[in-house]
Amino acid sequence: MGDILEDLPSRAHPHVVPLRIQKKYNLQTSYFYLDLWPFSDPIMYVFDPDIAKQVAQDNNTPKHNSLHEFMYHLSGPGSLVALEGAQWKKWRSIFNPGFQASHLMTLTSLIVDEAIVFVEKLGEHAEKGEVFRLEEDATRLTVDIIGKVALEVDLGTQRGEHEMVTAFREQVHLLPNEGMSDPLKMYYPSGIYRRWRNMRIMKGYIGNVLEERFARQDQRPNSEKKQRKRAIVDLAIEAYREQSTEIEQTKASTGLNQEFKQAAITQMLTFVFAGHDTTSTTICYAAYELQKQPECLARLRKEHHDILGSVEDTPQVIRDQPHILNKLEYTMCVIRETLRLWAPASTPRTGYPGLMLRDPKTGESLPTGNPLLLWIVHYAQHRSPEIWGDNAETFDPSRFLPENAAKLHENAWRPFEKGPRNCIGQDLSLIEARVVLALVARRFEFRAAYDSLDEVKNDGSFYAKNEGWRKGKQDIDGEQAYPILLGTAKPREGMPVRVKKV
Ligand code: HEM
Repeated sequence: MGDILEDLPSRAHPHVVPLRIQKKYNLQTSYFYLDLWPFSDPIMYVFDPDIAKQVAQDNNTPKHNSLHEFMYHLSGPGSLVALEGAQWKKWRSIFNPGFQASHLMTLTSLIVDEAIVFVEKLGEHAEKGEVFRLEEDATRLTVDIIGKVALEVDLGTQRGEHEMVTAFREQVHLLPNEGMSDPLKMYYPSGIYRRWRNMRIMKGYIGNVLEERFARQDQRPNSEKKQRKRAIVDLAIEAYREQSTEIEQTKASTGLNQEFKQAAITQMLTFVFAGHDTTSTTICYAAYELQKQPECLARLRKEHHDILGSVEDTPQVIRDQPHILNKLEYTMCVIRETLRLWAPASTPRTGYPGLMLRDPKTGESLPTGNPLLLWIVHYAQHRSPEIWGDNAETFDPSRFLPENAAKLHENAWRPFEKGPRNCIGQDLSLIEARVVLALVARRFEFRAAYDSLDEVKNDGSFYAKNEGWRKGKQDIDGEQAYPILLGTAKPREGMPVRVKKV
């Protein structure tokens, strides 16, 4: 283990580890156990599609404790990501309607509006010829989109700062993102105070928005309610009312029901977290891979030209016919391939006594239990040569074209996880990614600028403030844009790039 860690940059995301262990010890299975006592629970790494199915689809095993603790600091207790049983079912069903693809399509023009601001900012960077961190701009874009579609608020972080978002982003950095290197981090008094203060700001802001929204919703005539675009929270309020008992309804008649309010604050903060950095990472890595593969970029541009028309008309075409996004077949392949190679999330589960998994090749029974980190590692599964062939590490969107996709194992590609606990926001992120690619790909050329990191060392970002992150080994097998652990898996140093107008 020591040799493997020594060979990796200190900030590398731990999900890069299992394939390296498999290779080093020439393991014949795509799962194995690792006991790191006393540093963590025993781990069972899973990157075999059949065993992943047993864990997430057939048995829907509980989430690992680390996730409860992590989400507690970002959203308070009861996050949809970490809830279990009846409580999870209740809140998932309340928020499901707002995340249906058919509903999200009605909100596409809001996404286009924010993507246009993103395009304008890229244009400004291009004019200045400067190096900038793409992840910073993409994060602000995706945060503003969540604000619009989930709460119908203009957070405006693409062009300024927002107190709630600043608090939120600092909160992510105050969590233990360094693995085992600083086990005392959570106990520093200054950190405890900052986390308490940030949580107060975050909950206070979302609580006020909900109160306002609830009051306004009641005052609107029914005809108006039907016509307007409805934020995800509006559909949740409606679903909650339909599910509530008469007693709860009476309690709620004098204002926003407190149970709903507290849970909705928690879920909204969950959506801000889960919804922004995974999607922004996907946008960054798509740009990164396309600059390395000119023939993929050319094919993508051609599809946009053929289906969406001119660059100038594209925003209005998407606003008028949001379903046109469903015709962008190759664009979807590019996004799928990006999510394959650069899966930003994964699934930390646990087992329970009596739950045995089964090796699909040998039929051997594999014990689980609790404590155990039963970890389906998407990054490892998505890069396994056994599943994806000898070119597993190559960016090749055509593997997802219908004629090729039919040959893929049905449980191999799982960036949003599968089964009942799959990602509620997957359709939203796929709409966002398609809109952004449609508006950006024909306008700009990106160039990764890892060799010019000095130019962004004073940009005020969290990355710039952490000089230690730039010390020591800075690549994995020559790859400079390797993923680091920062809430989820993010491109190192926020992916420094230059852009040029086409
Ligand atoms: C590229 C983008 C995204 C990726 C790769 C992704 C990935 C995932 C994964 C792997 C899970 C399962 C986690 C687990 O089992 O512990 C998950 C769950 C979840 N995601 Fe996403 N996600 C993305 C975007 C979003 C967006 C846009 C939202 C919301 C606005 C969102 C909200 C959630 C929530 C609430 C859950 C928990 C669902 C449940 O347990 O019922 N995600 N996501």
